[in-house]
Amino acid sequence: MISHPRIYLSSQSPRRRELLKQIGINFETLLLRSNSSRKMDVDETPHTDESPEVYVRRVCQEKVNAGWKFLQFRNLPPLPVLAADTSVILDGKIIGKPQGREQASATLRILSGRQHQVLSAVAVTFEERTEIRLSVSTVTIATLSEERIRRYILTSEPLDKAGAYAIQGYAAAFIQHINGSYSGVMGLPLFETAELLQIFGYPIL
Ligand SMILES: Cc1cn([C@H]2C[C@H](O)[C@@H](COP(=O)(O)OP(=O)(O)OP(=O)(O)O)O2)c(=O)[nH]c1=O
Repeated sequence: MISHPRIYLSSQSPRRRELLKQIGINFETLLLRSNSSRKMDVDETPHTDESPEVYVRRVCQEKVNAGWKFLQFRNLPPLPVLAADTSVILDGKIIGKPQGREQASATLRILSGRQHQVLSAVAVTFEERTEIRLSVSTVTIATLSEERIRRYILTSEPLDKAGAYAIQGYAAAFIQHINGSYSGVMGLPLFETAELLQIFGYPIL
């Protein structure tokens, strides 16, 4: 049995925790949005004319930087910090997380019967070095009737999710096709994550 070194996961997302566990990573979660550290949180508003790719990389970079600063702020032992960001892109535009049920329904109507992209960036930082990777997936959503959208909204699953759906949840029933990374669509591309951790000397299966 290898004794695994630890890393920090700078994320609130339960999906990211689940995915890191899946590949056997020993980590501790940094909760930057806890009441005591809210000021270290990252503003996820896109800049004017920022392309989706530049946006996702920038936000991911900011999340990992905030995690690293948090370590110093709390005097925690320095270990690599990992962060990620996921965005849903339709016709070159970022579709954010829905603000309530109305917006979630509207998003699902736009995605219905079409292909869109999911961009997931992952970054690791340690001391002076940061490495970042981007995973791009194309997802096809089946044509959704109003009734199906209504029933899906009632599950509340779409509410805190980029693009108003979760591939790992009920939405799996209407995702017709995916070309890319399932874990990337879910929020943390595991191939790229393993690649980065290896670069930082973490033993990967
Ligand atoms: C498309 C899609 C998104 N999502 C989720 C993953 C992400 O958590 C979220 C995208 O928002 P993010 O801003 O990437 O992440 P987050 O705010 O949840 O967590 P943190 O910044 O603290 O790491 O949408 C799914 O769970 N399944 C999906 O199929």
